[in-house]
Amino acid sequence: MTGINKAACIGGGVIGGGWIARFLLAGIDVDVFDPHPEASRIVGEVIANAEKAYAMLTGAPLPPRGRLTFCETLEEAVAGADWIQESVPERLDLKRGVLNEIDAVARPDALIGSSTSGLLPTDLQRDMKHPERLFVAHPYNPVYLLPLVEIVGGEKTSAATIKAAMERLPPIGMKGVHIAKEIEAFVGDRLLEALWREALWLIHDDICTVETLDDVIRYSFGLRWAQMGLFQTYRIAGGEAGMRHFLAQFGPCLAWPWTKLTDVVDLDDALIEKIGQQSDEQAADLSIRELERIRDENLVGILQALKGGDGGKGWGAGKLLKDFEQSLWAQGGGTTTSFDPSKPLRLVETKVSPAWVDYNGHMTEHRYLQVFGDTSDALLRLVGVDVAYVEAGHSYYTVETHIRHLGEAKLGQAIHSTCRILSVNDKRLHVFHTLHDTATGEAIATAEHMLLHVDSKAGKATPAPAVILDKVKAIAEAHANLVAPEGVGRYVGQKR
Ligand SMILES: NC(=O)C1=CN([C@@H]2O[C@H](COP(=O)(O)OP(=O)(O)OC[C@H]3O[C@@H](n4cnc5c(N)ncnc54)[C@H](O)[C@@H]3O)[C@@H](O)[C@H]2O)C=CC1
Ligand SMILES: C[N+](C)(C)CC(=O)CC(=O)[O-]
Repeated sequence: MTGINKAACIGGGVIGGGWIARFLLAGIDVDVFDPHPEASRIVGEVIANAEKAYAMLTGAPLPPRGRLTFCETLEEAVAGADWIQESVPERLDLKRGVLNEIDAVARPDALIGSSTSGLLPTDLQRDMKHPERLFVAHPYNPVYLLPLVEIVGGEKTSAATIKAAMERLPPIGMKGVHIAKEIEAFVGDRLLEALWREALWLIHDDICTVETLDDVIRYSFGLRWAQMGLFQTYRIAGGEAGMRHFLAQFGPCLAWPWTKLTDVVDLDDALIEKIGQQSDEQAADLSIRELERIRDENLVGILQALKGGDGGKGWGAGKLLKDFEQSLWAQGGGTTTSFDPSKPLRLVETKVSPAWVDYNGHMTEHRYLQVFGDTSDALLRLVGVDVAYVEAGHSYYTVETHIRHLGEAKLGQAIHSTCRILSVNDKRLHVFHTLHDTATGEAIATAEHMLLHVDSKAGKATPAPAVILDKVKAIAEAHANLVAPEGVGRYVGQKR
């Protein structure tokens, strides 16, 4: 499904570990070579972070996790791999050596990506026997959550390699951007370096502390950048006349200039100590692992917000997430699972995401409806109401809902839902869902819904076809033998 059956990761540090997690969670087997004595622990911690983040990021059915193997040699790891990702330290001689080794043992049609942050692919591929399959695939940390990969070819990289690399990224939830000309540091790190240089001067010259500088970014343009980048943001800042007016008004300022960008700050011991101390104060007692957790939760929240952007169509990285989820549903969601008729159907497994928690410190009201809605969707897919069925013009719409809140769901808590079909006829489908704490099995909430089968083009109820109805009825008949769920038919204000 992803076009990658087996990936090899050479180097399993911060970035290699992120690639490994990205591949594994997309269902791809990964063979790793990293001589570091603690490589498997380090990679294991990155995978654990990634799994926590994905559990909060999406309710879509992820494929079964790929198989992870640590290999004794590079040759063993690379054997049979379709995509080989090099993520060793940023030194040209080291990378060249490793890439030449990969080149000697890789399958002839394998794609070889380098995670380099700034080295030229032409320099990396210089001594390779098959340089046409080498390209830069520059990701962003954490690779398992940030979707961008800059794809850069060298003088000897073939167009077919670039095309194949670009095509393999969306199925693993990533977005490739092809950088037209190779240049040191590509696009992203050029921009980051400009900001970084200026930031170091501001600290050096005591204009502000590292904390103030970070606040300036995260309370203002950092929020804008995540959703519209630079040019589209400035287009809006030009008012109704847009970009041309913006350039006319602020273009001349570039000559003043407001920057020390072309000077390189001397990172002497005093400056390193000053930044180190201010950074320690800023972090207070938070460890790197705690900061990673906070970062991941925030990124999940931002991605989810963007998924609802542009009136629910999704925007930027959120649109990418939405499309990725659609493909996951199409692959995994439509499969008919066998079910035990003596029990309610167990349909949605998830964890309480940071974006779901309110000021009371627990899952907020409308997220209950979201999970119950996902439960109805999972039931519908089980009986054949899948993406193709809906696109062909029919669906079920929910027309009535009653939710009861019986307990609390806290941040990160594992929860799952079960479904009972109470009754069904050719148009109506009456269901009762329960949300459980997965650790204890206790009910946290229940929801009773009435759904109608509709002709979505005509916008009115219509009988469901036998191909759907027969499946629903089979489940309903099995569920009729169960004891009626507690709370069925309740209404607000009813005496208990
Ligand atoms: N850290 C970051 O924010 C980013 C780094 N990158 C790039 O990713 C690459 C890796 O950087 P990091 O993961 O940060 O470094 P790192 O130091 O965390 O990891 C490098 C890993 O490579 C392993 N290694 C060293 N020699 C090796 C060899 N001969 N064969 C196999 N493994 C070997 C090391 O044991 C280590 O685990 C660099 O090219 C860097 O520029 C790209 C994007 C972001
Ligand atoms: C610092 N860095 C140059 C290694 C950063 C990157 O390459 C990308 C990122 O994740 O910021």
